[in-house]
Amino acid sequence: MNVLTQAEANVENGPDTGNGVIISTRDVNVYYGDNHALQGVSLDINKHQVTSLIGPSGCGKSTYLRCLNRMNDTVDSCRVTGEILLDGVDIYGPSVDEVLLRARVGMVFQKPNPFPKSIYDNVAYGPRIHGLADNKDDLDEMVLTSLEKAGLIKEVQDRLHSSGTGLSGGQQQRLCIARALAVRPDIILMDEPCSALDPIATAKVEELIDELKENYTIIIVTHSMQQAARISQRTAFFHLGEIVETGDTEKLFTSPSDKRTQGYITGRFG
Ligand SMILES: Nc1ncnc2c1ncn2[C@@H]1O[C@H](COP(=O)(O)OP(=O)(O)OP(=O)(O)O)[C@@H](O)[C@H]1O
Repeated sequence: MNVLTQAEANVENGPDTGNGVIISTRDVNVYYGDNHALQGVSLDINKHQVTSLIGPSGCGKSTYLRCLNRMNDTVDSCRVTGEILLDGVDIYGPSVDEVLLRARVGMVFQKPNPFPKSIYDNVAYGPRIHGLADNKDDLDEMVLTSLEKAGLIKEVQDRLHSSGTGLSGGQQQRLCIARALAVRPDIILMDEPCSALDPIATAKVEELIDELKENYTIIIVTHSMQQAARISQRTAFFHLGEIVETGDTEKLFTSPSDKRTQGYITGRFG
């Protein structure tokens, strides 16, 4: 099944609830002009787990994340080589529609970025542009379900038609998560989603991530090793554009195999 028909199937059936590898990347290289930012990265991402990407600033974590839904295509100087398979289909293949790919592989950014629209319209945006709702009742249901899944419904049910930008930072970030969920993704990419949030809002987003992994695959870039340890089952440590070590999160933090990982997690560099 190709990426498009799988995305269509998900619209009908919801995300796959099986286990195993959902994304397989092999020998991925990314260049921004002459800057060889990612060098021969190979990594498998397991379904319905949280995978953390950690490493010092500039090591390529966000670059890797942005390869997974072809966000790097929007950067003129950027060139990607290697193989990135989503359920066995090359996402850089000629038949892949990037818009459908980005619905299936949603993204949440560092800074909450709701549209300057109502809470309702923020969440309804994706279903509207993808033509997912048959009528107004359908759309209402999608909006409410997504807000519920994002743990926001109780806080906003009385003000669905107020502006999304009027919410607190943590609420805005959960609104952005609801917006991503509304187009029924399988995978959610999160690029430091808590770095602009206070500890209470961070705890809520972390709880949410833990719940979401039942139905979604989550890949998160984080600078917080405590956060990686709290929420992820697998962790990949990046350094100078390469993956140094990947493994079970607990093992990676308690007995890393590589001395560079050891140095980073004990705060000796980074
Ligand atoms: N849009 C871009 N144009 C040119 N170079 C870029 C671009 N984005 C990233 N780079 C370069 O690619 C390399 C990796 O950057 P990237 O943002 O992926 O690292 P990171 O590990 O996510 O860093 P941080 O933790 O600071 O966010 C860096 O040398 C960076 O300058």
